[in-house]
Amino acid sequence: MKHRKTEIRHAVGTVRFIYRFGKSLFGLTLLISILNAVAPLIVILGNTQILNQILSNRPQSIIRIVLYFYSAAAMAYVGAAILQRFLDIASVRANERLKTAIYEAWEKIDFQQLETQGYFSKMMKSEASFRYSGGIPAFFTQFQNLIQSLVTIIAGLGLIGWIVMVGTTKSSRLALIIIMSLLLILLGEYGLVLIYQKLTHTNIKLFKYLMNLERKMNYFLMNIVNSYENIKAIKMWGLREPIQNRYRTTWKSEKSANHKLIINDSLSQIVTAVMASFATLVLFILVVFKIKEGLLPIGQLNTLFGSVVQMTNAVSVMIATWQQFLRFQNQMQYASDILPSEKPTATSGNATLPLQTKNVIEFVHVSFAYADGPEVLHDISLKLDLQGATALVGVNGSGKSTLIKLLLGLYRPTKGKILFNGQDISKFTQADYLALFKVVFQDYAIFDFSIAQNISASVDQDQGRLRDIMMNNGIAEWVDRLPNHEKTAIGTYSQEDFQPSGGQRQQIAVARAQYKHGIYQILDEPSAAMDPIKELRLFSKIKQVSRDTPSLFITHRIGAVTLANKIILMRDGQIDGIGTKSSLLRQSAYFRELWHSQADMYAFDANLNATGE
Ligand SMILES: Nc1ncnc2c1ncn2[C@@H]1O[C@H](COP(=O)(O)OP(=O)(O)OP(=O)(O)O)[C@@H](O)[C@H]1O
Repeated sequence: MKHRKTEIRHAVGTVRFIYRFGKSLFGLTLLISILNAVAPLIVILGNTQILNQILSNRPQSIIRIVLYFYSAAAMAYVGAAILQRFLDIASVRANERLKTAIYEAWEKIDFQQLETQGYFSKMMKSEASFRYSGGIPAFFTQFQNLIQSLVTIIAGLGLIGWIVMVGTTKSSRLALIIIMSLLLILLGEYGLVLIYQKLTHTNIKLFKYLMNLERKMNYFLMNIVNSYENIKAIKMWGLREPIQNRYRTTWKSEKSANHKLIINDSLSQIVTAVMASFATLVLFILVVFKIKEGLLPIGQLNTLFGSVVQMTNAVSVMIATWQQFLRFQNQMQYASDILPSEKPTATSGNATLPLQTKNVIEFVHVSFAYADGPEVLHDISLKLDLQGATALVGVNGSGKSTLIKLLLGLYRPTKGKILFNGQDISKFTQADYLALFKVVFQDYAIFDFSIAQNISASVDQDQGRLRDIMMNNGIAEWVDRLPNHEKTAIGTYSQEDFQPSGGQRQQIAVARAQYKHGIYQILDEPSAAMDPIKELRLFSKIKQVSRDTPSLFITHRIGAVTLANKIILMRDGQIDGIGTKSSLLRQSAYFRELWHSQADMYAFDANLNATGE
């Protein structure tokens, strides 16, 4: 019973969820279902009347009966068919709304939640579930089946109840037989319902399991089959076997779970058929007995059989649909999990940005840990005047990128606060605050847009600004040699389009940051993929640009810090020192170690040349 209550609660939840996307469709479905359910019962009643007239030798009233009953049924059928077309069109439209909402959910999610709360995996699940479930049209087919079956069962029960009850008051023997028959039906049906419930329960479990497998398969599809880059890597490294190995088990499990599901579905249908046959048999004996006693006209046998046939169908449709409905609910759970996701973001207020000629960002005792992870930044207090060029250095994993993500308001500090010109950054809207920064992340992304769109991050471009930036960054040199120049499409999904080299991609990412209007430029290892000439040109450019647009850059090329007015040295999630190159070389043994490690490499190279090795 508790189980059934949960099922009903979930079903109500699904109805409420779908209601958000197609309110008017529910009324329409209700109307169609009632018309469809009632029409065949009208025909049955009409047939019974005709039979009774024939059997009692009164053929003259047959035409009148045909006229009344059949035209009423025809009107119901035609009405339902017309409304059905509207429902079909409207449910496809509602489905588009839901699909768009699922695809656009990522726009509303906070960066921190996206990265740390399994949100991506939920999005993948919801996308897979949406496709697997058949969406809103499938929901309304199921909903219609359920309502139609329910109305048929109620109306059928009414008719059967009437046939069963006729004459009960006239004979106590008959009343007793009826009570006994009903008890027998109840008892038999109860046993069958128990078996049926067990099957349903197993099916739901199987279905959840299948959903998980489906998600894995979806990941496979998105990351391997749909990614040209990955397919290239798989071929290059001969990774076919480990990949197939990994997914073969999933394929096999999916196949066997699907088999079990089909067998269980068939067993459920058999149980339903036995339920219906058993009830029909008992009722048939009862009605024949009544006809023999002269309590019912013989034509009522037609009503009994007609109603029972309709009801049997309705019960089996209802039971099968209920299972589908629960599965649908299960699938939509993922979508409904990600859709109402407008939770507060790291910078969620609406205060006006207190912009000044010289801006300052201050970290006040800031610590940070990724979700369920250890603390990676410890009690950082740092005043960052947004002026000139600042370098952020430290070994891998010392917390440089994390510090930048906090500075940008993409993550909330676990302790402490970050101030922009004295105001807590959580008071600003994320969009306003982020608009201040021109950022190149380490894992910059290049999309399958044109080069111009990749740089401007927009459909349209300011052509003058775009050309200047391409010239200043050495992009024009190779773009002008392409047949469509900056309009050339970049191929991330299609190998027919242009494939930029690693260094060219990084140039585009840097140009994207420069194209954006903002007050502070942040570059996380902007030259990692560039050749020495491009790298030198980039760092001189950063120095030059920093006069107007101050910059913060992370680099492992320790020589590049000579360009910076200020160097921030990070070590194990803490600030180890702040100063100029010469002050840090004097004060920090750790900085000296970093500096000399790279200088020694050049010396090593010089030694090799000298010895001719
Ligand atoms: N999304 C994440 N979830 C959990 N831990 C993370 C995440 N990103 C980084 N870390 C951890 O935080 C610590 C600092 O990483 P961070 O990327 O800030 O270092 P970094 O100094 O920028 O390193 P690198 O020079 O290699 O880019 C590392 O221990 C890293 O494993």
